[in-house]
Amino acid sequence: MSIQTTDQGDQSIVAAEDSTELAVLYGSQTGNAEYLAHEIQGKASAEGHQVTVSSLDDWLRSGPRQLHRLLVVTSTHDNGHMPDNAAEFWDWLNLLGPGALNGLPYAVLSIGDSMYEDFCKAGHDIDTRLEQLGAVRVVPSIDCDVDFEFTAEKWAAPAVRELLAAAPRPAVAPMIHLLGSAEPDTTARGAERIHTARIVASRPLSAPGSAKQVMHYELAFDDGTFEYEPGDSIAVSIANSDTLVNEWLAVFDGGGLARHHDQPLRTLLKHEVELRLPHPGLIVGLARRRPDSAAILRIIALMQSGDRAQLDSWLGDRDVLDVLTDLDCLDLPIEEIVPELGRLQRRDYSISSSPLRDSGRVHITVSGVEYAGRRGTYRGAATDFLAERARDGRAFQVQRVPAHEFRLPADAVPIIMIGPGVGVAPFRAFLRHRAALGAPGRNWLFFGDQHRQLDWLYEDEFRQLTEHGLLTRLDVAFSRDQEAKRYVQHEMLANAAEIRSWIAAGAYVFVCGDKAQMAPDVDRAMAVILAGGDATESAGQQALASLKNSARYVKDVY
Ligand SMILES: Cc1cc2nc3c(=O)[nH]c(=O)nc-3n(C[C@H](O)[C@H](O)[C@H](O)COP(=O)(O)O)c2cc1C
Repeated sequence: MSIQTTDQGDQSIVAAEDSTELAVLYGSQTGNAEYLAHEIQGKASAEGHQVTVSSLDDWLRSGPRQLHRLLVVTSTHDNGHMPDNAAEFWDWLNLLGPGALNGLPYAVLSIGDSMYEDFCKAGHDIDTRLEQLGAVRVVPSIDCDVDFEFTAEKWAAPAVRELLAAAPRPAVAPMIHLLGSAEPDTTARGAERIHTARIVASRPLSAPGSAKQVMHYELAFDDGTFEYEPGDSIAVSIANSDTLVNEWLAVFDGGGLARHHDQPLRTLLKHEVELRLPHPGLIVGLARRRPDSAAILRIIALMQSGDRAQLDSWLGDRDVLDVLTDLDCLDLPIEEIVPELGRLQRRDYSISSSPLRDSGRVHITVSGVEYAGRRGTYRGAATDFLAERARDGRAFQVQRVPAHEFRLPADAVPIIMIGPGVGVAPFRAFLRHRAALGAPGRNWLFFGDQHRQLDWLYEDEFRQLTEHGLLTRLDVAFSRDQEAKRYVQHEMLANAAEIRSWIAAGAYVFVCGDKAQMAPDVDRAMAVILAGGDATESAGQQALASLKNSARYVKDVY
């Protein structure tokens, strides 16, 4: 997709009729900012205002729109970067010329985690850029930490009041033309090209009996080469399974003939909306349609309590259809439900191959999602999609997702890689690449999973690399093979002195995999290791921060 902006100042073309008083646009990776945005919109709408809500990128992609007043709610991810659904909006802001948003009243609510050096950076960047473009900040922007609920709520009511009281940006706007196919998934991320891929080889990596179903897939490309570097990911445009789409059509349109706007409902359900994972915005949307429903209000109260764990436990084994069923919303017309559904997102996978070693093919390492749901066994949309494409060989669209800092350093520099589970994927790429280059740098891999016999992904390959001397050290931790749980951080701590000596020799440290538990545990272990025997914990934190600031402690966690 290319973005073309024509700012014509006061002579701008007037965009289509748009009665929106306030646009609440969010950037959100895991749903927190999205939830807050829906909350803010819900409250303002209840007071009778015309308020729209969408992700920053969806707003941008939705074609020419005017912005009269803007409230941005965004999180920060990937160590200071925009959430995925704000990245194109950010690119667009940077394309605009000076004064392009003159007079636009705006406010920015940032959420983040003060444990990160780049606390709330995405929000700060957007705030600064909006100001540079001539937009007018109506209230001071706010940064909210992990306990964002209360602070955000206190800030939001007056912010919305001030925004609505401000003179709207006149009904002229820089026109935005998004050029590209109407297909839902063909929109490019940045300037990356869309490729057509097929799965040409696949094999299970976890053994029968494992709690996980990890697959190795190899992709070939119909349209020439797919250029990438180790550390990059690949975004796969997925579709919902026919089985799931048929379940929806059985409920909302027996014959499958209904249309939503101009397209058949079947197409929309298949390609555009998330049907498996319910998102907080769905509940807020349903509450708007059914303000008196006790069942919905109970879940809203759960969301407002800020207890994400409780909300997750309610959502637990429910998919979107289960949520609609359990909240008595199956009688709502499908036209009212569709706008509340999340957009079916492309799925990003770390590439586990090397462009030097695996000519023309891209390997990915995918952990399948399968669980007992309310209507039988549920599989994640991407799990189903990839398994189906591996069977039928049909083509699908993919795009490169370039890494920011997650890149191999110079050939002679030692690297320490911490990648339990499928977090090992980019490290397989690193090692294959270094092997192909004959890079002299030392390599140390920490791998972990549940059981040695069932879950040691790519065991043969890593053993071979060790025998050939490319993998200088391989340390593994299998958590459930003994009484006391043992994880990668325990292996790291057991090798503290050696890790310190590698770092003193200039080693880069990479961490990939689970963000919820593994990454914080590894952070803590690393701080202890860096602190050394007698130094204080805060000295360790400082050493870790300085390693990170020099881009020598790099994470890709999800
Ligand atoms: C991988 C990852 C990287 C993050 N990086 C940052 C960061 O650099 N700065 C920050 O303030 N918060 C960071 N956070 C914290 C998130 O911004 C925070 O969890 C926020 O509540 C997520 O909101 P969301 O669900 O809307 O994406 C990071 C979180 C994750 C998981």
